[in-house]
Amino acid sequence: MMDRARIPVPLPLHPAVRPAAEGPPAARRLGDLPQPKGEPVIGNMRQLDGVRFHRTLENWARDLGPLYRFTVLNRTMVVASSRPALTALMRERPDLIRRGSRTSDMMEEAITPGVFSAEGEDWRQQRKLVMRALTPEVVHNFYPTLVALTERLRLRWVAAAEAGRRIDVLRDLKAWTLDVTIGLAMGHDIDTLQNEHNPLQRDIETVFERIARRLTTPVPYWRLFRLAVDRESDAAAQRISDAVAGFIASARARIAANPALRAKPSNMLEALVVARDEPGSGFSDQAVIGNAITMVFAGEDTTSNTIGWLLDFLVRHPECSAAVTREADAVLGADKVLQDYRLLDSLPYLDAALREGMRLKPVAPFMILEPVADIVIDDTLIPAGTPIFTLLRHSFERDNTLAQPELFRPERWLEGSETGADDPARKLFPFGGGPRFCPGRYLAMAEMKIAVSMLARQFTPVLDPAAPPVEERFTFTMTPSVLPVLLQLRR
Ligand code: HEM
Repeated sequence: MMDRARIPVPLPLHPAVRPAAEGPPAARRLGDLPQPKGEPVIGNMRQLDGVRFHRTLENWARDLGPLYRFTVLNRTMVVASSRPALTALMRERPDLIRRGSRTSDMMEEAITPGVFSAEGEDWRQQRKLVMRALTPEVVHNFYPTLVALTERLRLRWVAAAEAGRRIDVLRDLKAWTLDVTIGLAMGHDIDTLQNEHNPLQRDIETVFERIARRLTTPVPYWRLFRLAVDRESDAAAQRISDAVAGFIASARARIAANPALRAKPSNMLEALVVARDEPGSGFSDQAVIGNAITMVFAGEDTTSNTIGWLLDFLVRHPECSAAVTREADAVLGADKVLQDYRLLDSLPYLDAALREGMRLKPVAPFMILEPVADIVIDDTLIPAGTPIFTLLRHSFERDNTLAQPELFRPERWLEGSETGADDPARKLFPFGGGPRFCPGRYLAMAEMKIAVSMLARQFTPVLDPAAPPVEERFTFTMTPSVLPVLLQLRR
């Protein structure tokens, strides 16, 4: 029999991304790339307004094409948006390409390091640990808790609707995703849904806000001196770390009291602790703390804002909202919350609506990557260390095979509706791509489906006519400025 490992893998003739050391010299250099007009020394800095940062990069891409540069204080950054280049850049991690070092440094300066900011061999190890904690099996074991937390959200909304109180849907979704993530990640119910002043939630928000602000601050002053806000964020991060260390101690105590949990951990922290305690695992408690915190940061706003954006579409497209409701009624039957996780796969319309919502309003419209060595993108030499902004959303706008791509039409993702559903040009990147693809995708989809099907089963979401226009705000994720959604109880 032939040794499969020896079969040569054919390389594409013109790879979109390659190490500069392999192949002919690049035809163009960084300085040859088009650039938006800027000012002396500060370059394009003043054009890059914080919350509209992503929009500015996308608008420039429409004028300047799929590869351009901009400068801030004499530092050159590259912006890429061709789909082949983005796919290749994401695929070449972690050896040739890494996460933007500025993003990683800021995460590590603000919270205990975890898989999101790790690189190279360290990342490979941590990724294995995290994957063990986010398997469908761990999520299934956690499902009864997810049902209970969703029931709590339902009861809160029913009570508010019956009392004629206005429901702050986005706030509640955020609190609910935080409760879910802490429940799954740490095995604790902190109930931020009912308790609006939970100190742990306040601390998480403080640190989150600091990271988002630092990301769009051109000069990293906090490395030289700490302002009061930075000291506050440091203290909050320390309290979060201490709380997580306490959660780890109780996870260990639970496992010691019930060794069956080793084979069937009931939450992520137990799975992490079991993996860490295996002989020769090479993981420290610090890695468990860092990754438990990373899950909370990576899983909260991403999921709640994605649901928020979908609701914004549904209230503007009542026919789509009605289709989500019909499906939820049929699948949930007499239940108000989906009780059986196996039925999560029986909601094709909701699945398509989520996909369509994430195509138009992804919470990560771009990602910052960085070459570890000199690379060539298409025919341009990009020196090692140059930040590359990959425009994930715009890449789809630039190159897709959809009819009327500007419209919200979930039907386009249903089998047999538009031709070529498996066409690679229809592949979206809401969860990133390549080996660093979001490991929380399965959990996130489960959360979004259980929440939206519960909402549709019991409420009709309607557009709030008094709400101001919704704007995209880039904080760490892309957030709607308001959510103009009113929930009316179905009778
Ligand atoms: C709708 C919800 C979510 C969206 C849209 C989302 C999106 C993303 C994206 C775009 C990335 C970067 C991927 C890349 O570098 O290629 C990412 C990474 C990550 N996500 Fe998610 N995410 C969501 C929910 C979650 C949840 C619920 C968790 C866990 C509880 C999670 C955990 C992570 C982690 C740990 C990483 C870092 C992976 C690594 O660097 O290897 N995410 N996510």
